Amino acid sequence: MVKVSEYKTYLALYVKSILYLWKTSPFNVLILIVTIPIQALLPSLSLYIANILINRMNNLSQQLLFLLLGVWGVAFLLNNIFTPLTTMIQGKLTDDLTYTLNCDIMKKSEEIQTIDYFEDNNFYNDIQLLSSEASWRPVNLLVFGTSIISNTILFISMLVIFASFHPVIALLMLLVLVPQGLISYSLQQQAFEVLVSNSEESRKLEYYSQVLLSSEAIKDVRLYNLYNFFMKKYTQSFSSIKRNIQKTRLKKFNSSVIFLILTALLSVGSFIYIIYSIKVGQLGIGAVMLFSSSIVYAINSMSRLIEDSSLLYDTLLYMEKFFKFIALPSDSKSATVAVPSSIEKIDFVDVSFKYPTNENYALKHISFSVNKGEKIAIVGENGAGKTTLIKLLTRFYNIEEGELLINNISISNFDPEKFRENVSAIFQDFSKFDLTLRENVGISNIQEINADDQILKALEDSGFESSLSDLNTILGKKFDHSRDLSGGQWQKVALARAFFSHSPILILDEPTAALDARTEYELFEKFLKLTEGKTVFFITHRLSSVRQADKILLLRNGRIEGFDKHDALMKTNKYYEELYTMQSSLYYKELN
Ligand SMILES: Nc1ncnc2c1ncn2[C@@H]1O[C@H](COP(=O)(O)OP(=O)(O)OP(=O)(O)O)[C@@H](O)[C@H]1O
Repeated sequence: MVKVSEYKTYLALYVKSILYLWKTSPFNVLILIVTIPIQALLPSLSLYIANILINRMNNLSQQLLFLLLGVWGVAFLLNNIFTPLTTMIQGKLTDDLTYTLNCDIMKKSEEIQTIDYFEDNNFYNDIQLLSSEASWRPVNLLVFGTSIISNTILFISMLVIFASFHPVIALLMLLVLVPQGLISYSLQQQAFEVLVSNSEESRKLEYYSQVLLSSEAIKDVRLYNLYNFFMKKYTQSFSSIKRNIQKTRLKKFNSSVIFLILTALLSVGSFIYIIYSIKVGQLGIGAVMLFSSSIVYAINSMSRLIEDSSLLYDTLLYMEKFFKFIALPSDSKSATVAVPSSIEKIDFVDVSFKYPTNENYALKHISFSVNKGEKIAIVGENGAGKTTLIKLLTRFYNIEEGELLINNISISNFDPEKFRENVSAIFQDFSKFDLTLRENVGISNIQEINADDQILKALEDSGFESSLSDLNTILGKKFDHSRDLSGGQWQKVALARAFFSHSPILILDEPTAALDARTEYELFEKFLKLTEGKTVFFITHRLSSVRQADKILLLRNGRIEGFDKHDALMKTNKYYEELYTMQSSLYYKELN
């Protein structure tokens, strides 16, 4: 059962949501605030007038008759006008609200500069839920939110009419509503919890259907004949979700039946009382019409109120997640120091790091220094911590143990966004945007995205060779007339991004893996020449390429195993020598 404190919480959430709505579009909200109560009171006004007309038809003065008919006509007209008017205003408000809500979600995700939140399972579930439902939740907030207000007013006005027959009738109606409302709320809460606890299952469901329908996995699905395999998984997930939801649906149905029987008994009892009162002359004949109409209004508004408030419950839980997300602290606020205009020195001082989702340390006691303009190769076996090191340098994670100093100032003092203006990184899984060739290169220096000459030069430097010479061509497979590239061509586009960037620190995290050894060697040679004066970090598994670096940072199981020039490491570092010798026979084969 839902506790009183929870009702308070949701009432507070409702008010907070209405205020958010007000902020979105005050004028439209104002129109609703005025029209909704008036519209909700119109039925009782019409019924009241009809009651007088029936009871006093023969002894009403001409003047009063016309006045009553006039008021009834105006009420009728207003009711007809208000319905399309509120629908239109709700539509406008929904558009504005959807836009503001989506913008706020995107803005907040931009403000969270580190990416560790995105690797937290709960956070990921929440943000998936928020963004996937942001297009239709606002409609519910409005439709159910306004419906609750108008049905509450309508129901209260009907209670007043009942009370005019006998206060006990009004009281009994209330006694039917309140327990039913409470039961309905708590069932809807269970249904929502089923949905949320299913969200992992729902994501699996979506994933299985995506695998079968998207182009990424199609080759493997065909090759290994995986249709039935994924279909089975899909059906299992679907059945598990359906079972859970069905249970709560059944409970809800059962409680609705009890509610309807109670209401029917109450209505018949009240009607008997009214007929008796008319017979003994206590009530006029109009009471039959007044009661029979108002009972229909009351039942309708009562069930709408219950139904819509329980549906609003879902939306309020959504809004709760939304407000929590919006309230997350933004990293940029912690920035206190301006980023230096020239980055002269980068120092890792006894840095240890583990991912929030992994209890093992990915990096342990890392200490090394790099001066401006140095070219540093980072090498090591799979899982040694190379990419993690780069993720710390790009401030995707906050460093809790040890320090990363930039010109002797801790990196945590800088606004991550401002600091990243100094860094251009091409990761192994660099983004292949379904944008034009120009944009795919130009995004690394967005201010000069239209400098076609420089973009063409960057493409030439990266060795991009293709029949594709038009920078306006959209890459990928998503859009009409777009063209997809080979793996190697995509890597060269990514490299062109690095060439085009003006950042003083460049990072290449194995973007050359799809290139053959000779091309990679030549490319690095060219890259190092063209980036003179810039500080460069490059990760590669091909040790032949690293001979060109000023220094090699050798990592093993998250620790530094060596940091020196190639020749020195060959002489003094057994592990490096082993790795190099093991690979060199393969390189010579590939290079010659
Ligand atoms: N997002 C993550 N969450 C949890 N653990 C991670 C994450 N990324 C990497 N790790 C773990 O951290 C360790 C170092 O990974 P990292 O990606 O830095 O290695 P790497 O040297 O770049 O490997 P590779 O050569 O395969 O790219 C690994 O044990 C890996 O499992």
